Amino acid sequence: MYAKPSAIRSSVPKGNNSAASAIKSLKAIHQITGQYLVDKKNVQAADQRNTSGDVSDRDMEEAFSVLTEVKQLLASSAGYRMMAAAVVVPPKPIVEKSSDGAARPPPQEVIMGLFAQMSVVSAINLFKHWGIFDAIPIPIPITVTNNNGSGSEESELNGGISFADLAEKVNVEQSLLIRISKMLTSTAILGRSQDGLCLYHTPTSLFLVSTHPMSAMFSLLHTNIVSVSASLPSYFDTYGRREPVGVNHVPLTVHEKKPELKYFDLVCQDPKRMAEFMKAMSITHSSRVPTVGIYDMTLVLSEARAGGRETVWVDVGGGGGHSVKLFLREYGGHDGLKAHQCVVHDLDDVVQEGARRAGVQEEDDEMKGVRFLPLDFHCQSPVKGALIYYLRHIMRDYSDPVCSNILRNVARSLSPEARILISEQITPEEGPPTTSQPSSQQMYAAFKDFSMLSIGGKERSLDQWRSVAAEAGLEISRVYMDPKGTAHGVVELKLADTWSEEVSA
Ligand SMILES: C[S@@+](CC[C@H](N)C(=O)[O-])C[C@H]1O[C@@H](n2cnc3c(N)ncnc32)[C@H](O)[C@@H]1O
Repeated sequence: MYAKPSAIRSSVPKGNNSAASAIKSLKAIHQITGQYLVDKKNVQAADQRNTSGDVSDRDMEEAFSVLTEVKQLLASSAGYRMMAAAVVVPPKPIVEKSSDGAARPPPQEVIMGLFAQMSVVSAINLFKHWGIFDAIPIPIPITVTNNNGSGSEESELNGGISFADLAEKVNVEQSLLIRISKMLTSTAILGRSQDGLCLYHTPTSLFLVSTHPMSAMFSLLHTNIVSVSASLPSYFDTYGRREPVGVNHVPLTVHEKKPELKYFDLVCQDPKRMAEFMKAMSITHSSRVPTVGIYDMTLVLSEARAGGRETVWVDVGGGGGHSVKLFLREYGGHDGLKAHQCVVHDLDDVVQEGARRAGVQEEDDEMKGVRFLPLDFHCQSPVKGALIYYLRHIMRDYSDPVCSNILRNVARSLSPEARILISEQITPEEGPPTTSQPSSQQMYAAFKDFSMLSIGGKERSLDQWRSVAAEAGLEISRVYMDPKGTAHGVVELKLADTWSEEVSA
């Protein structure tokens, strides 16, 4: 049974600062109107009125009058916009049974669906370009204390903006804005009010606001995958139907008409692009792609405690020092790894920026003492004498011969007890092809590999790791998989018995 609208009317708050209570009233009214519609349908279908929970026409009239009252109240406190948010229900695909009895959409749906997904990506890209995600007000969490003082409740004002205001704010024709927004409201990436007049953020779209690192990651992937995709056929027509092997003349640099440049040189040339790249990288340290908690740090910690080595941990291509920071946080402290025992190597511009940020932004001093040193790993070797040479998300940017060359350069700094750690995806060997449901895990692994193709890189299976290591005079000593079951792992390498400076030359 639902509360009577008259009872709800008496609980509608009168003050401007009671938006959350008013929202509660509005929710209750929505339940009544929802039930009313169900009842009406039942009546039309089988004349089954007067079942329990029915809402009478009079109740309904009163509900609408309360609704108007609450809406007026909320409009005056800007809270109305929250409750006007629509609940978007994504369309259900038409489903057929395949020969093995499993449910799957018909082929034409599968193919059309791919373009529908692609159109979502295009719409997001355009909205990012127009600054739409930044222009939609962000929901503000508010805490409401109960009247009886028994506690408090978190509620949210959904922000939101009318299409008319938004069109003016971002200088886009309103009808065009509405058309494109449908790609995102129909997929629940943005929310739309029931009256269709307003646009709202959802938890997903908040990740696309320009200050969020995911927004930078979106742009990076859009450039590297979507922009390049149209020129892939001509790339392979020109360069041959084989994997790119060099550091330059990769699909992205060819697409951008700077084939002689390496991908990272292209990024470094443009400070805005560089900043966005660094921001995007900060999000690659996540539960899906963990950094700490995989490698057994026992030996590292005992070396750090013993204090005999000037350098224990070297992060090769360590960017702004994100990984070192995480390791110091997890394994640092009095008895653990010290900042001054760590080195971050990267390109000159990057380490300068990393060092500046470590100096300027680390209020808790956790990175103070970390040495940021320039290195070009294609032609130089890192500092000598460390126990660990850590390469996270480096190898995947390059072809097999380039990887082996980088590893060989690192190996030249290795003592027999030292180890190289490659922290990357260890692509699971593909299982038997499925005739029914596609495997999302295999699809994700394939997507990551495909996305690296544009810059001439690739993801690797354990066999492929073994082979690039062997080419560099190294061998796998241990493999650590993420205990949480992701495809991310750490491949530990040591000098092979056969390794010698001559072999590595
Ligand atoms: C994909 S990012 C990985 C960054 C970091 N290891 C992480 O996991 O977040 C690749 C890094 O390699 C660096 N890099 C690219 N070319 C390099 C080179 N020739 N020598 C040293 N570092 C390089 C880039 O600047 C960037 O920081």
